[in-house]
Amino acid sequence: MSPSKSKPSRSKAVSKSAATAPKAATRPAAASTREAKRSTGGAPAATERAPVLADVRARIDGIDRQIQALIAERANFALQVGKAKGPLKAAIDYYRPEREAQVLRMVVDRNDGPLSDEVLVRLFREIMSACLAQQEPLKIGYLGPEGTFSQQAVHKHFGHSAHGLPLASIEEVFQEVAAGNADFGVVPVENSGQGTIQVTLDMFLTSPLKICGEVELRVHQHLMSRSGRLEDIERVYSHPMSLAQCKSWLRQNLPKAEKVPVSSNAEAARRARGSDDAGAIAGASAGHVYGLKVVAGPIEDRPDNTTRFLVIGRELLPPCGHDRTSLLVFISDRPGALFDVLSPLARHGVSMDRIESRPAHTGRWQYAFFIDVLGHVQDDALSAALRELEKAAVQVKVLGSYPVAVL
Ligand SMILES: O=C(O)C(=O)C[C@]1(C(=O)O)C=C[C@@H](O)C=C1
Repeated sequence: MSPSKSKPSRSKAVSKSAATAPKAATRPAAASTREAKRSTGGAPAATERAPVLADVRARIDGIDRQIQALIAERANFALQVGKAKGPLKAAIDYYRPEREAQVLRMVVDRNDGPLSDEVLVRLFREIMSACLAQQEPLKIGYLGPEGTFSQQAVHKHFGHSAHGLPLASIEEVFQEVAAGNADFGVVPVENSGQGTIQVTLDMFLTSPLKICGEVELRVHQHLMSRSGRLEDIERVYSHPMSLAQCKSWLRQNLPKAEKVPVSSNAEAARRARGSDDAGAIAGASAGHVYGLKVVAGPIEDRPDNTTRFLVIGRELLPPCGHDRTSLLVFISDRPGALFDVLSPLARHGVSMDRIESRPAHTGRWQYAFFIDVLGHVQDDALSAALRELEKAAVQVKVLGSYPVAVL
């Protein structure tokens, strides 16, 4: 769904510390071990390796001191930014998702390895999360209990310094955010193999909430149980979507086991904890929470299995420069109505990357269209297209303009 990431103009500049690091610190450990082996006729000489190790560790200690000092300096600046924003009250007043997306894009653009973009984005996300939590941690509602993929999505998007609120259903996540008991909510909206999570889309038909972000999560399923033995399992609990994601694996490996759909993967893990002949399909983190052993995993049929989540909040966001907008468009029941709604987008060069219809709940055979386009409602092209689109539709709701997921 999201456009493929491109890094055309990667700067090749070498950072100051890397450029000035002495040979001992930059030389790969494997290379020095190989040399040691050669000079001793095969076996690495213990006496030659020890000083190199100590030397490299001393360099690492020095770098850690610098990193720590810089993180503290950054945290102080983040506090100053907080003061510059004026006398604000709650964590949500300090949170700037559009700025966070810009920071993470710069991290990706600067990255020349050896760590992957994913790893660096995770580290910087945690730094920003901790900087923001100095004021007060954000409260994020998600489909619980603890250990769900939704909780992983919360951590991926808000970092571990945010405070997660496990809730019983997607509807409850919407309610708690609308009531102000959670600052934001994280809800699943589609899976790469299984398609749309319809309850989430349907909530937007009546909810006043806005979309403030998206999170893409690679979903790895594991079969887990109390004993960790495949032969003990006669029953497998999981969310219906996870059972569907592992259908072929289950057919091949547990054809006779009963498949029991439950409300969430974490709930499946909680149930499997109760008996020796039960297993759960869930993420590994649910297994940790409920003390299960991994029987097999990853077991999803498609290796690129990814779920997209939406971040829901109460306000529209300003642009970050790399945004997506979600629209809900109600059209009349007449020939050509959908064409009339889509053609302004094409005329103004707005790129549409998703369209999905749902019964509008306003009358029989009336449909609402969920349309995702690239750009922000404040962009010239999109705002011009929207003005024309509004004339062609019965009603248009801007669900949100929000940063495209960085990774
Ligand atoms: O730049 C800001 O507005 C900040 O508050 C700083 C900072 C950061 O750590 O970079 C912290 C929290 C915001 O959500 C965005 C960015």
